[in-house]
Amino acid sequence: MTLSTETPPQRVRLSRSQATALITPEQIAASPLARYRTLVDDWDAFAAALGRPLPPCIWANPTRISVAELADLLAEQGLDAQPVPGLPAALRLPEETKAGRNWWYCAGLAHAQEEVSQLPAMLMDLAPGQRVLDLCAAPGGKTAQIAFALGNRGTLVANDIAHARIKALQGNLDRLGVVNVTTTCSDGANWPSASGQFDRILVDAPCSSEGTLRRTPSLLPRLDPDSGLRLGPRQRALLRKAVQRCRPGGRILYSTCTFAPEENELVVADILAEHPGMLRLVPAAVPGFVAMPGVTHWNGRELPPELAHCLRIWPHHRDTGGFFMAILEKDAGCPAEPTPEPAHLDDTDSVEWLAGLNDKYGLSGDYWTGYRANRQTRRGLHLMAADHAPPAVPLAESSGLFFHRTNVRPPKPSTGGALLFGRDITRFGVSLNTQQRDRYLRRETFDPTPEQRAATPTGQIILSYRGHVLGVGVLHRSGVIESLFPSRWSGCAA
Ligand SMILES: C[S@@+](CC[C@H](N)C(=O)[O-])C[C@H]1O[C@@H](n2cnc3c(N)ncnc32)[C@H](O)[C@@H]1O
Repeated sequence: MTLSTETPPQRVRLSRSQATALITPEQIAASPLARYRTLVDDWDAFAAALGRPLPPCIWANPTRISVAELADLLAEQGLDAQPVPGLPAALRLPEETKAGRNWWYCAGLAHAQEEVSQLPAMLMDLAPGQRVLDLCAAPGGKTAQIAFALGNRGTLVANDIAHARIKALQGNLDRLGVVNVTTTCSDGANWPSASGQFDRILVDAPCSSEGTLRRTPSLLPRLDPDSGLRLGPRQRALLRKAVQRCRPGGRILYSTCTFAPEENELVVADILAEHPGMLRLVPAAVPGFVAMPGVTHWNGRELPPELAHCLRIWPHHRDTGGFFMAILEKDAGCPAEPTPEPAHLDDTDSVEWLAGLNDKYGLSGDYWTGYRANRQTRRGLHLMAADHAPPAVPLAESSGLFFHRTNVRPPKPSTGGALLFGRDITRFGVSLNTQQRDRYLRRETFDPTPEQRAATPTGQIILSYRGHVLGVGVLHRSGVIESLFPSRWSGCAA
């Protein structure tokens, strides 16, 4: 793709109310985005698309429900969910839908993620058995997709520099039942070599986020034509580290949600130039998705023609956000490092606790085959895939899913734990009706029906709705059911 130099950047001034309202083509034309006029094939369509709200999109959790079943369930609820060409697990929802406020979201049947954000995991050529690093992972939509592409087995390390964002990431992984992820909190640019090499690395880099304007119109007045100067060094440092930690023959996916060539092709071109003969750009394409090649000339700088192998998604082509991706492959002849010894995990008392859960909830004796339980905190046990091997460095925030709280009487499965094994219990399970479901998710106390009361012993119970587990509660001797649904998840009430 050949481009000429751009028009001089300008700052647009909008009041707060103007900024949160829908963006007009005139505002786009007066913003720093005007410098992309020479890149965009249809400027009017581009500017008009940025003024429309982004259609919400979800993907079905493959460990809990098929896309067709999820679409049927949404249809019964009056939601017209449409398949998305090119994204087999995705459903596009009607405009005003707040996915996270629905019971099926709390039950971990789906995850909300922009269509374009679902592409990196698809392009990473993932397969079970690979050791994978997600260097800038929070809040974890792509981490969860990668985890499932690996079969919820093996080792995926999800890192982010922001501790609070890792908490959000962990919440998403727990809700979805992901057991093959270790989270770490460190500067990805200084990621330690002692962690070993990885078959696949995702660098979903911090960027100026211009491509998310449809979701966050208030960004417009803050767009900065010099974002590349500010963010470029960090983006290069992260990508450089990924090259160092990639296994020979392995792949790195670099992605951003910005249009700025300074944060996209220019970063990739510099990293290619720094590693002569070591990296090749793999042509990127998504069947069923309209995308444009990477730019090869920008602002007077000519880039190697192979930069066209990158992929640019413009919002007006498929009514999406904007996105950029580049796939880098490391030469198979580069020196390989042995995989380091994994971290030591304490599983001394896990067998007794798992047996206790089997007894209480009537799970089969071999139920936990394929899992490994261990103690990472005094609060209780984590559960991970049996072959999950977290690196010893950097220090993990958490490995697997916190699933059983053992420092309370009686011990209590976490909501994430209940969501994981609750569908297989044969005792202490209660199936709720619609009113009870909503009261449970609002953390209210409610009465069981006479049939539920007669069929269930008092004590801790696992509650479900239409065969899908919602979480843990207590049936008290007084006859009421107390909700133990976590307060931080309670926005899910239908
Ligand atoms: C585009 S977001 C990642 C989105 C995420 N991959 C997802 O799909 O949910 C970029 C992330 O990079 C993180 N970040 C910024 N600088 C970083 C650094 N030096 N090392 C690691 N993470 C960093 C930010 O905290 C932010 O969460």
